[in-house]
Amino acid sequence: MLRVENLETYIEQFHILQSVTFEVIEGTITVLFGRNGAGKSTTLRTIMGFYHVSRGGVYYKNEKLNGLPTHVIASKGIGYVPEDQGIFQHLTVEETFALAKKEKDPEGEAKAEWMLEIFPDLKKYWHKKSGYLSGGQKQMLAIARAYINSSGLLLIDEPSKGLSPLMVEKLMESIVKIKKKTTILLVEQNFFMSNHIGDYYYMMDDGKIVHQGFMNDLRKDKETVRKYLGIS
Ligand SMILES: Nc1ncnc2c1ncn2[C@@H]1O[C@H](COP(=O)(O)OP(=O)(O)OP(=O)(O)O)[C@@H](O)[C@H]1O
Repeated sequence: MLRVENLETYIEQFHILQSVTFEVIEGTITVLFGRNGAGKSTTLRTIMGFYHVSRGGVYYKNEKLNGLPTHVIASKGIGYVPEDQGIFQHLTVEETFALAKKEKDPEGEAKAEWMLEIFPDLKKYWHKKSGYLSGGQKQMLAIARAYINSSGLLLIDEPSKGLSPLMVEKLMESIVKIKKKTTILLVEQNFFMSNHIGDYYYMMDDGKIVHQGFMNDLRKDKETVRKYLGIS
């Protein structure tokens, strides 16, 4: 569904992504692991067109995305949840949902309803301004907004960041439910909290993909986890 081929990205004079290649198969959750500064967020931001691609390509359903502006890339059906969630603090949950619904999407209402089933907290705080939600609730809102606005692929950048283990567990369970209706590329450095939800993984280190395979195999490969994520 999504193919990234030999991607090279510079930020100013710094060569950040170095020949990054991976794919995300339809109907799966693929997790991009790596420690701080490995290049995970830069990869998602490059896919979304925030950074210029110096070499290589990004293909979604076999259509080349690089070179297109971000709003056109998003309009292809790709939902993006940035690391800082990017929600509008002064809008209520209801207003955020309304903004996410595309006028011409006949499924918009059904998608919104489904998100409220998955994240009942959002229904509870329907009239609350997003800025007053807890960290976990903000993350739920960011995921719901991206899902409503998309139609096939969700890119989620480190949803576990700054949340309690209990909240992360709840979020990961929700992400598994969402997988029934969309393909997911998840960026994480928290192996313990995310390894049980992925089908495939790619490991990034210093701007390169250094390891890849089935998540089931990584769970048994303590040496790789220790080497690249610093835990055993
Ligand atoms: N705007 C920027 N200007 C200069 N360097 C940047 C910029 N954004 C990222 N970098 C550098 O690019 C590298 C990759 O950063 P990136 O944010 O993609 O890593 P990451 O794997 O997502 O890590 P984290 O989990 O800490 O966000 C880092 O060395 C970082 O310092």
